[in-house]
Amino acid sequence: MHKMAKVIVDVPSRETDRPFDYLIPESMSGWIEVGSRVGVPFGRRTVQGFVVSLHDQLEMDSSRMKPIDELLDLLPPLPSDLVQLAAWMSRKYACSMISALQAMIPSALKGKAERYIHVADEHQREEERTSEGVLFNSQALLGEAEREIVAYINHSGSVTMAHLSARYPDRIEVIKNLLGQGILFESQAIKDRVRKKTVKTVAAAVSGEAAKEALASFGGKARRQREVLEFLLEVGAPLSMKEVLSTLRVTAGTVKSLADKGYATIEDVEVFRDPYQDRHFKATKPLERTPEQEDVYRYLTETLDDHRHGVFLLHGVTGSGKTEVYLQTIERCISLGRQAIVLVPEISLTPQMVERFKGRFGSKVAVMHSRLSTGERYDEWRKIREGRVQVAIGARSAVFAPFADLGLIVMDEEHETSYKQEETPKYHARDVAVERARQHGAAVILGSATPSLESYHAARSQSNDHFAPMILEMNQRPSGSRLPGVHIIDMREELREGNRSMFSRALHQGIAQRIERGEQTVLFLNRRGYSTFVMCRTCGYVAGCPECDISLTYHQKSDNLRCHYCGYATPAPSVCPECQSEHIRYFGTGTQRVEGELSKLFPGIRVIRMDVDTTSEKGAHERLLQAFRDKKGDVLLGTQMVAKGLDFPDVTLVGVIAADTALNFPDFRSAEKTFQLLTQVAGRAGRHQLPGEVYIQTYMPEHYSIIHSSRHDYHSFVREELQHRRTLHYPPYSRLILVTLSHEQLPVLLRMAENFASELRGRAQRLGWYGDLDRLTPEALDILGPVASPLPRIKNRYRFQCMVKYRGDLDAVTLVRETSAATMDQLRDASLQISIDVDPQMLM
Ligand SMILES: Nc1ncnc2c1ncn2[C@@H]1O[C@H](COP(=O)(O)OP(=O)(O)OP(=O)(O)O)[C@@H](O)[C@H]1O
Ligand SMILES: [Zn+2]
Ligand SMILES: [Zn+2]
Repeated sequence: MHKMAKVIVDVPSRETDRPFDYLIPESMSGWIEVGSRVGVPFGRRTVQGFVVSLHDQLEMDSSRMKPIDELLDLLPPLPSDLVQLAAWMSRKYACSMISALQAMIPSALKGKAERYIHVADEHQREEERTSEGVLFNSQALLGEAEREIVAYINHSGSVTMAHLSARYPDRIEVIKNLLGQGILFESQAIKDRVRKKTVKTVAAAVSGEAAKEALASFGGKARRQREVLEFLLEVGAPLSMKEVLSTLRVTAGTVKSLADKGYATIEDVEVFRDPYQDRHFKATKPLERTPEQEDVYRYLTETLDDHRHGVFLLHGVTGSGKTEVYLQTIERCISLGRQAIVLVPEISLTPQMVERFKGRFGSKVAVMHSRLSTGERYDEWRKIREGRVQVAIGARSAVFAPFADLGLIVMDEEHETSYKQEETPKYHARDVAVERARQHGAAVILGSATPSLESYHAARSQSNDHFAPMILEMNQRPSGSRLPGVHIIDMREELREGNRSMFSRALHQGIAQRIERGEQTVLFLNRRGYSTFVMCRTCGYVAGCPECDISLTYHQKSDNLRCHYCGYATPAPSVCPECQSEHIRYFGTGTQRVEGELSKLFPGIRVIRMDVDTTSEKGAHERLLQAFRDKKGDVLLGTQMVAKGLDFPDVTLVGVIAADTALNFPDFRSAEKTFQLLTQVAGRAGRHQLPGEVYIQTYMPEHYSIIHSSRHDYHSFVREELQHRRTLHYPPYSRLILVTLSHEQLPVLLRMAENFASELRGRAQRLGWYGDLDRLTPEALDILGPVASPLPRIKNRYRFQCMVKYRGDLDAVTLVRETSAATMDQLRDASLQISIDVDPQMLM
């Protein structure tokens, strides 16, 4: 018998980031498990928590311990392997246990304490004893208003304070009075944000002889009840109340009378909200594998069949049939009685993608993405937890899908930076996927046409401490179509020849040709570097956020300026606030400018524009793509959104307006990102019968990322890029930890940041770790900074950062975590915040 549980409580602070001990009441002892969600008293509140371990022995005197208040679910929301995974995340990413646990459950289960009102026991008993409408012995002292309230609560069992005050808005004083006298009392309990959805069902409660007797017993007056019973007997299965009422045109009262006589039962049955219930997915069958696919498939299924843990890096050129391999491997996994998770970047979780999985696996698939309502997401999650589906497809957080016997995790486009969560817990879904697969003895497929340097290097050198995948390659397209021809266009040359347009002559001609032939063009604009600020052409004033040191972005739809970091918004000015000049220009979003230019150059051209502005409405993304597929557009123009996963037969031209905008970004990964993006975009052309062409416009035509991507030459790019990384000691030749300190006052922050950095250096020195990465030792650690962050002020808080760069088997995360805790303890400044980002993707 378990007597005590250790519970992680939902109180986000450094001091509470440890398990607390609670007694397990006898009534719960058979039900509580590791991973159970409970309501526990904490200080003077009731808070939600998760059980992380169970114990038969008490560690202290039971009189000093409090019991668990309530058990919130019959089936624990977290299987115990996820609780272990949370502990792993907390160590690896220096995050609190509660933040890791919360990341694993749907937001519907982030319950908050609610105040409930009850009638005190002794007053309830009094009612039972007399049962003549006399409520309790002290009733003589109560007025009618009081009696009514007490009777109401007694009738409902308990009600929330919010409910009560809404029902009796003018009797708050009366309620307070009853509470003061102890006739009513208050308790707290956790209330979920979303309820399970139920429908009322009706079924016959009699059969055989009893049914005949029942039918005979109805006189002429109860003719309707008789009809209902006949109908229920005929169907022989529970029906929804709605259906009974509409088919027989009877009232709910009729059905209820039937139930009151004991001839029928009415029940609330749980149902699942299904976001795809109105959609029909055309069923597909596995395609016959190409020889390349066959090789890959064999490796994968051997691992699956042996129930082994294995990580595979599937490097396949665009259109080489990676998705088909995923589908067939998943099928094998399911046939072995295990489950599979498919991770895709949020941006490519398009209806097309969902269709491919639903088409193959039908109702075995749960889909989890951010455009679902909280209730829908909760229900998709429950299908997974209750074992009703075998496949989960979703963005980053789907890596936590609570399957019992996970056999396979697929991560498509594994190089995508969106797999790293930028908020706490700052985890990378790739590392979490590998760890989960290790727990389950499962296989992992990391798929990409342009694998990240981290994964590729780990596979080649087999030196990564966390994972060392096996590389599987696919270089052919099953359709037999060739990779498109890519032309690099030097925009400096265009300018020299007198072309000031944003379109080169070649791209211009290419678009004209496609319009003529009735083929389609995809135009891609890298949004990074094209942000839309407002500038005064007279004095050079740029509108900036008053709280964050960055320029505001113009939004045409709402005609206002917004800060992308803090949400600050202000109407767009018509005159310059500095010099009163009217020459203040809004540079519309990059895509809007291109659209304008296109219609000037090609009168009558049909442009479908896809960017943040045109896809913010629900379903807009889907509508635009469908319109393009139906050939209602000559050109699909967009940002990152058009780069991924799209497959249109008539697209024969892809144009990249400015390839190098990302190259100027102060980020050591900018060459890698540019290469990946160009390769992805180019992969959209000529995927079917018609051959494709790609034009890449650039001001840096000699840059290696552009040259190699134009030749579809991943390996040469990687070779060159790895050399740079090695020289500068960047990942994968080192690991990084970014520590950001923020505070409202700049001078205070400066002092604290210095303080932190020197404490960190001192500790590293004492461990003998600190030094220069240029020294040829297998282990080394260096600390850069503190310096002002690239975004030096956000939401009125100043920001300074330190970068820890290290290699070898050092536990630098613990070092940073302990130093940060020590600094907080020592400085005791409520305004100071220290955030730790392990393996950062964004260096802002
Ligand atoms: N074995 C096969 N036989 C015939 N056609 C195939 C086969 N495998 C895949 N295809 C087809 O080839 C095309 C590309 O396949 P798929 O989308 O799976 O490639 P991918 O590598 O995932 O592409 P991307 O890199 O663009 O995501 C699709 O139209 C698909 O139906
Ligand atoms: Zn001005
Ligand atoms: Zn701001």
